[in-house]
Amino acid sequence: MADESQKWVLLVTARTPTNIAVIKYWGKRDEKLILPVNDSISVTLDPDHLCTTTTVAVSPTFDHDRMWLNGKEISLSGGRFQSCLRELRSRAGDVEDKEKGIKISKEDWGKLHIHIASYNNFPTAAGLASSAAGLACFVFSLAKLMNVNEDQSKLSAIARQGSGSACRSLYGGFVKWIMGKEENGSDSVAVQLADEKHWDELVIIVAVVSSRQKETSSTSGMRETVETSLLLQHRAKEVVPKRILKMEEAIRNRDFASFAQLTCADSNQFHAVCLDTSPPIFYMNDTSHRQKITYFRIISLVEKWNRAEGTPQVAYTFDAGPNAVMIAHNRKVAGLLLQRLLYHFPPNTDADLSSYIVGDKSILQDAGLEGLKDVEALPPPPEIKDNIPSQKSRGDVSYFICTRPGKGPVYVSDESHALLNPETGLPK
Ligand SMILES: Nc1ncnc2c1ncn2[C@@H]1O[C@H](COP(=O)(O)OP(=O)(O)OP(=O)(O)O)[C@@H](O)[C@H]1O
Ligand SMILES: C[C@@](O)(CCOP(=O)(O)OP(=O)(O)O)CC(=O)O
Repeated sequence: MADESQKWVLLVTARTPTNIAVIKYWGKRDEKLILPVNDSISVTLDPDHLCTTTTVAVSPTFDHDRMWLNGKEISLSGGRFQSCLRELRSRAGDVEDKEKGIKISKEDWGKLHIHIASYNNFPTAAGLASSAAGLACFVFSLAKLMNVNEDQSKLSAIARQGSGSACRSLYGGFVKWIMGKEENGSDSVAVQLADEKHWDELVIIVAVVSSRQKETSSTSGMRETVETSLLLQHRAKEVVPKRILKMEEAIRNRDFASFAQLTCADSNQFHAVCLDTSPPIFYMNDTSHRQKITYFRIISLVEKWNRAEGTPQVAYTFDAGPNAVMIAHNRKVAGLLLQRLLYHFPPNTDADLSSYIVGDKSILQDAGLEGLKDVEALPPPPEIKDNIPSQKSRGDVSYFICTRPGKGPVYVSDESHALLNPETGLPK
């Protein structure tokens, strides 16, 4: 038993955003170190709408490492959590809090145990990159607790070993994960291309089609693709390197037409590579027939509109699931997009609009949509007028999240937001 002076609990809480890739990571050249076959680029989403909050604690009274995810205890024995913990412990520094009478020396971290509680404010393992925000927050908060004296890019290389896409969540704005060349992965890190203020007129709308956990994980899906797809080799060698350069230029110049063209093309090629896998991975197989139709309808809605306007208004991108992420050029376009989405995918008649559109609801007002009556009165979008009026897919989208490019991880200093009790180190 620890004596009274040994009963302290030291806490750190952090909040980390999720990210959506506009040039996709799909395929590893090293499974254990999580080294990719190509560079990727992502946009960080505003943590006010989609984020992970994690509290980590250390105390001499803890007798083993423990973790709770969304209120349920989970095992930390998995190789990925263990890789991150090992990397962090080996870099831990001295910690002193004179006020609380806490003194931890570097060497103590090998013996001390930690508690971790994490909460995602969006569906976990449903294609909304919970592993990205989750593992980034895991590393970011523990690095602070353990006084790991490394820059953000070194931390990204640790988060990468938890989940590849997590390394990109260490920064806000527009982020590139450089694949690197070294066998030990030391140069496979994330870097910020531009912060969230660089291109702040963009509006991001996520159609949450399924919050059900998917059956084929990204990890096993991409392993099968690497083993069997020739198209992936062509993509990694010939297509992505050129696309990365063009995407960096589009972001630098805020060139929406190029940005949208590259984003849509890369999402479609990622799904083509999945289909080129043996046996084919068709992410929409995991979902109902109606959800498959939603995937095609969203692509067709955006493609038709972009074509009718003569220049892209909106980009779409899909990860390993049916949820659509749409990026609109600006607020005006986002309002018009929302009108189109609500025309094609109206909520169930008993739903209320404020829980159907979440996040930045002000886009609804911009679109002149105050209530369900306005939604029902929406005319068909002009680009489909001459065609056969398409059927409405009522209830096929669970809800929409309106958001924007956002900032990187932050520490939360207000202890009332901690997920662990400061006295016991157990979940509140
Ligand atoms: N807050 C968190 N803290 C730590 N680990 C988390 C957290 N949230 C999710 N994870 C881990 O990530 C896993 C889910 O990852 P998975 O790749 O299956 O789904 P996803 O990230 O939501 O979707 P995708 O990567 O396809 O967009 C969880 O089972 C858990 O191990
Ligand atoms: C389709 C993707 O979202 C794949 C993400 O894969 P993960 O990062 O979840 O995979 P692991 O590294 O095995 O954990 C594309 C992307 O985010 O770049």
